[in-house]
Amino acid sequence: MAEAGPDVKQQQPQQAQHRLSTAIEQTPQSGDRLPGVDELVMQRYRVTKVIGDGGYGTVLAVFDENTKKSYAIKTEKYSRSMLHIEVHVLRTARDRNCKHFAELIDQGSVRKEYVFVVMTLMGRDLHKLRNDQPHRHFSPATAVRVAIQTLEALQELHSCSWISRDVKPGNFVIGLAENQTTCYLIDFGLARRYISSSGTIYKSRGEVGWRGTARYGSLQAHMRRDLGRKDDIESWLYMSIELWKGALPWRHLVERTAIQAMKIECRTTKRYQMFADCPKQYTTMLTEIDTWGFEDEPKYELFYKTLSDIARNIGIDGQSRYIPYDWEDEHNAAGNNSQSDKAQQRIGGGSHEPVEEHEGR
Ligand SMILES: Nc1ncnc2c1ncn2[C@@H]1O[C@H](COP(=O)(O)OP(=O)(O)OP(=O)(O)O)[C@@H](O)[C@H]1O
Repeated sequence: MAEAGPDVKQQQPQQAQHRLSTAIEQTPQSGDRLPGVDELVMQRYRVTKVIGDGGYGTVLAVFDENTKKSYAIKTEKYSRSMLHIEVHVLRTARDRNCKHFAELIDQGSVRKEYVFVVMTLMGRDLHKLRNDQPHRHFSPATAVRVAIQTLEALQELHSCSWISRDVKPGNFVIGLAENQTTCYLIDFGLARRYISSSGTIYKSRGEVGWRGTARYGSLQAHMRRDLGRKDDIESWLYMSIELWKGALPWRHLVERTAIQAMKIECRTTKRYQMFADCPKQYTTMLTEIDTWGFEDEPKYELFYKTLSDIARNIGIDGQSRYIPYDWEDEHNAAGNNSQSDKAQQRIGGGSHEPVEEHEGR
């Protein structure tokens, strides 16, 4: 962790003093590892579910026996952890009153074994929610509002001096209960500052290697070049098109070079295929993004206007009747994959699409 030393250090918990780090500090094991579930049960937090089990770490839903509140705990092995970035981003987002981020509750590390962050427990991610839909895409009314909210989340991240470099549906989650119509940006494992503390935008470092997830990567990412705010927005557009129509033309491709070639074709000969079944404004947004340079500030306001035009065209702007999001009225339990699993079974035990994993740590 950037601000936690090799031993456990509490970082000014925002709520009650948590005893998790004290509890796990006493564990006798040593070496780079993830904590056992029962270690987290020891004192205050009872693990209720393993939400995510990725290559670098684990996300757990826990119940705080003292406050009777649920939280998410993300843990990563010490040596490969990027959770210090997560802490920086969440702290800055909190200071700036950003609305599309989880609240940072607690964080720390245990010797050189593992690090952890305690944060707001959220609901399912947009990838799972899309897979739950009968045709694996959102209704226009949901897709356009999700596009607006996810763009707001990225604008907020950029206003905090960070870029994501891994914009994809799996990195946006919805809230629980009364927050289930708000989208939150999670996972800052590949995030990077694009601006110095004195306000100078860093120059492109040229070729730096692959960062991100192939399906949503920008053309710059495919060229293994340094990424800026525009690349987050290009990835956002690919994601928004997929959420609207259910698929991107390169969904079955695995090889990064083949995906790159298809993304280039989709700007020329296959442009019609790319933008069929989604609003014509999406093609103009891609044209606009392609004019931006590495250091340029994205034209967020122009895109909000474009998205509100789309919303008006489909009759959800200035509406007198509230249209629910596609997932509203469903049982929205945190980490509840049952709907998603059912949808996967319905289409034959899997999505038939390559699993999307990010790279570039
Ligand atoms: N605060 C949270 N509340 C509920 N679920 C969460 C929360 N944070 C993460 N998750 C879930 O855990 C999964 C993994 O989280 P995250 O993307 O942050 O970790 P990761 O190890 O970087 O995963 P990946 O390698 O798949 O990107 C997410 O898809 C999300 O469903």
